[in-house]
Amino acid sequence: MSIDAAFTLQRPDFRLEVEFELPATGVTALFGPSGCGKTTLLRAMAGLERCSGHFRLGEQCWQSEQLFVPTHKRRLGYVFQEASLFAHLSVLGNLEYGWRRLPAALRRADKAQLIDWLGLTPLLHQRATELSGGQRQRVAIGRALLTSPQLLLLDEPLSALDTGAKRDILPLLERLSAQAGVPVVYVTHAPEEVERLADRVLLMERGRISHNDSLQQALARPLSPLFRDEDAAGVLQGRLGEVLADGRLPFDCAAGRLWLAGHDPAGAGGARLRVLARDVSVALAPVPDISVLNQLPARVVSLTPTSTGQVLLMLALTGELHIPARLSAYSVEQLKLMPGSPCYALIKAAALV
Ligand SMILES: Nc1ncnc2c1ncn2[C@@H]1O[C@H](COP(=O)(O)OP(=O)(O)OP(=O)(O)O)[C@@H](O)[C@H]1O
Repeated sequence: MSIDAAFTLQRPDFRLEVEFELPATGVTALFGPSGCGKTTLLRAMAGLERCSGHFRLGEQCWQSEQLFVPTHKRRLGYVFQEASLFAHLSVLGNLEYGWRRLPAALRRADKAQLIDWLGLTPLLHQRATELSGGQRQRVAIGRALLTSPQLLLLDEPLSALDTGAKRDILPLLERLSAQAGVPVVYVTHAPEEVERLADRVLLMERGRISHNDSLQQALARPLSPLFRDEDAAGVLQGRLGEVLADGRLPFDCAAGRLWLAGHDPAGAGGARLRVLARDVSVALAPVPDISVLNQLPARVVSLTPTSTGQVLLMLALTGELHIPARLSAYSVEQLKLMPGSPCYALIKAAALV
């Protein structure tokens, strides 16, 4: 099943013109600079913005040349930057708002389990006006999920929250798509949220989609707009094992086993690991007697000179799995590295996302 969309909208100073297809599973991040049209595109998907074009979700058609299904008839959940809850209702009243209007046959969500998962049980009888920003956002997410949507649209749900509230909600967002069993489109301009949550990335620029990538493909672009602090990063998805007596923690991914040290993990299970270009060195053969724990066979994919006189290498660990390495031009010359060169990636440090 897939999401198939094409929208055109002309405003006095802005034109949205997009066409894309996405798998109707997992989390797609809609990423781009302020004003590029992310919210407008999300609103178009919801039917809140009247564009020309089409929008199909699997077998269902919500918009075509002949048809426009109004927002209230689309089975979707929409969570805004700031949760707009009904002030006169309690938390429970807000949660049940959409639920009550849904025919019983269409109610798929387990209300009690969802309320428990979102940590809302102690707040159920509180008024919406008495909640913190993070609590309000959890109610908004719960309210959206209780309508048993077929598509969840989230517009920068963390942007108005402080660091503590973000930390509480991120683990919930990580499991949101699986929990709801529906695709999620997530607007953000925070690279760290993309790295942590996204399976796919739609990169937007000036009203258009410049790339429709898997997370790995988006991070394999040497000049990816996802790179912050001017350093490139790769994300490895895998599973954490149990910490060993010597303090090492195994992380298994498609490229093999990595060892982490000094981590205090939340527990064994699925995890993502962030590897910064500056923490990766390159050797032509495995290096014995070295403190670096991780040496993985790799192949040079591309070499891009940077403004600081260094070279940014993209290294393929497997077909799709890339990590960046930042080397001096001198080292690249000495090792005679070029696209296709086999090598070893020496990973000095990696952090759990
Ligand atoms: N209701 C509106 N009427 C006219 N122009 C609008 C309207 N809403 C947004 N715009 C303009 O359309 C363009 C795209 O806006 P949009 O809010 O979709 O961008 P965005 O990528 O979501 O930005 P941000 O990250 O800052 O939220 C901008 O130039 C904006 O000023």
